[in-house]
Amino acid sequence: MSRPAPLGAPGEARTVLAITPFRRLWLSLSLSSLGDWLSLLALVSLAAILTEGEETVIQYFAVSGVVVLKVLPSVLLSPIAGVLADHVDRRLTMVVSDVVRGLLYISIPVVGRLDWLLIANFLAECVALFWAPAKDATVPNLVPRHRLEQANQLSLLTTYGSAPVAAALFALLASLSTVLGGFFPAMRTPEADIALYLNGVTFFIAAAVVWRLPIPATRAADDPKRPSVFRAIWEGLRYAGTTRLVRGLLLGMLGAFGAGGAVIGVARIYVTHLGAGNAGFGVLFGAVFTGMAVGMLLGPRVLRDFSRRRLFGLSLLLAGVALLLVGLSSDMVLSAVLTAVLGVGAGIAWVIGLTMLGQEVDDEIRGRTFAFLHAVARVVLMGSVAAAPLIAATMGEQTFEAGELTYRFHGSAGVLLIAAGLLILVSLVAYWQMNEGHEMSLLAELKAVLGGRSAEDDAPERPGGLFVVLEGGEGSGKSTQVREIAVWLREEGFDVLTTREPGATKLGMRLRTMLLDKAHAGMSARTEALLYAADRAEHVETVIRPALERGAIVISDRYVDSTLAYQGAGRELGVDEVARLNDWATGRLVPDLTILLDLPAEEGLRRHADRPADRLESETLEFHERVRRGFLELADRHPERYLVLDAREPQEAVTKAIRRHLRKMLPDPVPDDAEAITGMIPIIKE
Ligand SMILES: Nc1ncnc2c1ncn2[C@@H]1O[C@H](COP(=O)(O)OP(=O)(O)OP(=O)(O)O)[C@@H](O)[C@H]1O
Ligand SMILES: Cc1cn([C@H]2C[C@H](O)[C@@H](COP(=O)(O)O)O2)c(=O)[nH]c1=O
Repeated sequence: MSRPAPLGAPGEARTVLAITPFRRLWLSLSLSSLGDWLSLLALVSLAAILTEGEETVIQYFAVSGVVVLKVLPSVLLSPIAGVLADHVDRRLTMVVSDVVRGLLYISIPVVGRLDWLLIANFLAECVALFWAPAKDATVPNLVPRHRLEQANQLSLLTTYGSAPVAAALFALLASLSTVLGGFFPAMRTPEADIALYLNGVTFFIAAAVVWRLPIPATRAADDPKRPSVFRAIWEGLRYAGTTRLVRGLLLGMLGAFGAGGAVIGVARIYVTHLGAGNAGFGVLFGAVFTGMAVGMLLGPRVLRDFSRRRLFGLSLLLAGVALLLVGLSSDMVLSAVLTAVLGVGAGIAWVIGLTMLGQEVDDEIRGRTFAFLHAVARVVLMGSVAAAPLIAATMGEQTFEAGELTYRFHGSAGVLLIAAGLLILVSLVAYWQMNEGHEMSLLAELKAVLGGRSAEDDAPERPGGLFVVLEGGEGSGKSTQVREIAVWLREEGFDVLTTREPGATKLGMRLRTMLLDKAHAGMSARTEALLYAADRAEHVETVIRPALERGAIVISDRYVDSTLAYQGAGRELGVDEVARLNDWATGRLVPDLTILLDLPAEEGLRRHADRPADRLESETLEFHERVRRGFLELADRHPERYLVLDAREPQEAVTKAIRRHLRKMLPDPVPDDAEAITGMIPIIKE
């Protein structure tokens, strides 16, 4: 197979869209999103028409009311929807949801009454709650783990990118109905009606597309011992609350929603205060979505070697600071630019947050976790959309004078400042939650990422094969898992080569003896790094590359990341320097998948207590702990190729987790689309 494209590599969107099932899901998502935005605009327009002639504040509350009504169903139903996503056939859930939503939206102009408009809108949102977690939980089933971030980027791009398209379409419909109405009075149909019909049709098309998707059956549904619905919800909530990483992610994403809601609630009043009307409102609307699209596409690409955990908190901070400046600005152009920057920060955080959740949360409870996010996000959004105009109205307008200077402060700007303060606070807490114990300082990492080229840049394309590496500290179970996985893959009919470092070649055997012999206790750290690199150069040249070239699956017990952890972090030679040496030694051959078996150093050393320790094993516990942290940091920097497993789990459970993950990278089972997948991973089956 071709080596996984580094994030942001040219053509990456094409690559993930080459996976036919994902491409179809993406198409259906795009249509549904376009329909959602169209319906929002249509309903907001109707609300404005119905309150025409009333006071401005009442008009704004009517518009906020539509948004509140749209998010209200999630308060009660979202967690249940998530459990269904995990227990009921996801394809069926999505198809039924799309058809019902289509019918509901079409019924609004057919019935033509305000009360039905409100009821149908509410019911459509209830149904949408079942669709969203089913879709989110399906994406990781359709694309390999290392393509998940790209897939999420594309999904988010259409979710938010369809907003300006819907706005343009709505404006076009409005002009068309005015022109046609001039000639044929019977065609003076309000544009909102046409938009709602169109919306219904987009949902029907989306249902037809999803119906043909080869989505794997939901395993939990087959499990006779599956927990009750309420227990499952409780587990989802508990998981969200107890894992540091997930807690940080959810907190950050919800903080962004809260701030976003406040902005929606006061934006229209705010632009009036700046002297701009509907046009200014449109500019801010466009700026935030354009910024988000840029952030989602370019953020992870520009900083592709930067720790995702750090990037998440920092991009939220950027959004918070930009919002703070918007609140202080009294110039429309400056506000639009700052709003775009705000969008960039929010876009980066959102794509990283969704991707990390998809990677960190187990398939069985992924639906519940996403549903939890959707539920709380909607509640937070609803709360802040509703509260923001109230707070703004309470603050009123104040004028501050200092000598010649006059500063006019408006309640809407005050709300933006409060929202910015909260967002900055949330970003700092999320950063702290997700980044405890980093080996490398933030400044050093920024310098390395912005200043130098990454180890994976410009790597020559490697034809065929799949390169899998098992990494971890002493006694973590690497050799055991290499054996187990090789047996399974051979039984499946694959051409498999198992190998290890150091010592897989004739020359390497001698180097291994030199390296591990306790007689060489005083060996210099640089000599040690060079000897491991020499063993690796021989290994790659004579064993790994030839096997990959013939299309085999190569499973290696240790590779480059061992030297980065042992010599780079353990011996403190510096990860980047050791990486440069190994780039040269290997010709930049990077594994497709690195499985890190993570284990407390003490426990790993205890597992080997019955055999004499070699030179490296005899190192201090602090050394082995540095090695462990070094591995974890590497996994954090390269989430696209890492699978981190808890090696304290029973051996069979670890094997099962590896098999489950590898299964997704292999061609079977996607019968209809095998050619699309094998186009990416042409592993030769004998
Ligand atoms: N998940 C597990 N739980 C408990 N013991 C395990 C587990 N996996 C492997 N072991 C045992 O731990 C010991 C070390 O396993 P193994 O040799 O596979 O580790 P390793 O990572 O290759 O070690 P090293 O790199 O130090 O040679 C063996 O006795 C093995 O049976
Ligand atoms: C590849 C590699 C290995 N090491 C260390 C890690 C272990 O202590 C030994 C290898 O022995 P094992 O059979 O895997 O236990 O060498 C290292 O320090 N640097 C490396 O690059």
